[in-house]
Parts: sequence; C-alpha cells; structure tokens
Amino acid sequence: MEYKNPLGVDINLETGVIPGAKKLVRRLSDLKGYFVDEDAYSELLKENPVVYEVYAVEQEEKDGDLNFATTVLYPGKVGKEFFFTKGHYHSKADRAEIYYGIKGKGGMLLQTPEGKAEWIEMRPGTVVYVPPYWAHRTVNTGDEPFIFLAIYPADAGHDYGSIAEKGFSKLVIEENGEVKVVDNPRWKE
Ligand SMILES: O=P(O)(O)OC[C@H]1O[C@](O)(CO)[C@@H](O)[C@@H]1O
Ligand SMILES: [Fe+2]
Repeated sequence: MEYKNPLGVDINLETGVIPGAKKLVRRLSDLKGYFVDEDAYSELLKENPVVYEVYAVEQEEKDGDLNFATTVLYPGKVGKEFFFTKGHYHSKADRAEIYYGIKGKGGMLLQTPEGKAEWIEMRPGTVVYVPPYWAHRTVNTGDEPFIFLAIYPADAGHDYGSIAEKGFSKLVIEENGEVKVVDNPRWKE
C-alpha cells in the first residue's frame, strides 16, 4: 500500500493566501453573460477588475479524497448586483461540500436543478453545508474582501454549464442601501 503524506498549512486569515496552493484569478471578463445589467457590465469591463481569486490544494480526482481552497471575493457591483463567484453544480452531482467564512461579509446562494433557491448569510466563523445536488454561488455584500474556505470531494468536479446559461433564480442586489434577494427576471426553468 502506498500512503500519501499528510499536510498541514496555515491559511493567512487576513489575505486568504494558502502557501504553496495553485492560484486562479477570475476577472470581470471571465464572467461575460453572468450579470443582468449588460450596460453596467460593459462600462466596468473597461477596467476589467479582478472579481475573485482562488487558492486551491487539489488531489487527483479520486473517490474518497478531499480538496480544499480559499476564495478571496472582492467587493464591487455590476449595476445593482453584488460581485459573485460563477457558481456551479458538481459534475458528480451528488457530491456535497463545506464552506467556512474567514473574513468579510457575504453569503451563499444555493439552488436545486428545479430552481428552488436558498440564501445563507456568511460571516467569519459561519459554516455552510452544501447538500448533494445543490448549485452554489458566493456573493460579497460588504465593502472589504470576503474570504472563505471550501472543502469538497476530490472527484466532485465543476459543472458550470447550466448556471452560465440560465443563472440562478434569485439575484442578490443593493437597493436603497439594503441587501435584497430578489427574483431574477431572466430566470427560466
Ligand atoms: O468555482 P466557482 O464557482 O468559480 O467558485 C470558486 C469557489 O468554489 C470552488 O470551486 C469550490 O466549490 C472553489 O474552487 C472556490 O472556493
Ligand atoms: Fe463546489
């Protein structure tokens, strides 16, 4: 039997950086078609800000193993919509996931394939359980980076397709200085 080596790393709780992790950067241009307000999107695209960065420690895609990753989701809005991660189902749809809030303020939108949505607020210390089959997207509703840890099965995979095409049935927006979760006018089942 070949055993893998255990690993201990310290997440920088201020920056979200995991030493030695693989870094992925997603700019606004990577989120084309994701935001409802297309004019606001085109305007902000001139700056093309970084929307989020992921620091991932991933294993081979094998059943039984685990990956973990931090995400640093920057504050910002496209029109009324707060910055968010793309959001995805898992390619192996029955794989669950755990998120843990580290810094900043935000939340998670979750959705079943039929479009039943839930919004869970996240602060430092919040644990979110993502059950099998639910799509998940995190949203920064604050004015500083929202940083969290995700722990997920190594064979879960990412299925971005249906969210890229249809989005979530709910939007998280700012209106009159308040955070609101409202119906997505473009949502179609
Ligand atoms: O993969 P997305 O939807 O862009 O969101 C990024 C975050 O979600 C994960 O894919 C885990 O669900 C992580 O890699 C990262 O924490
Ligand atoms: Fe996931």
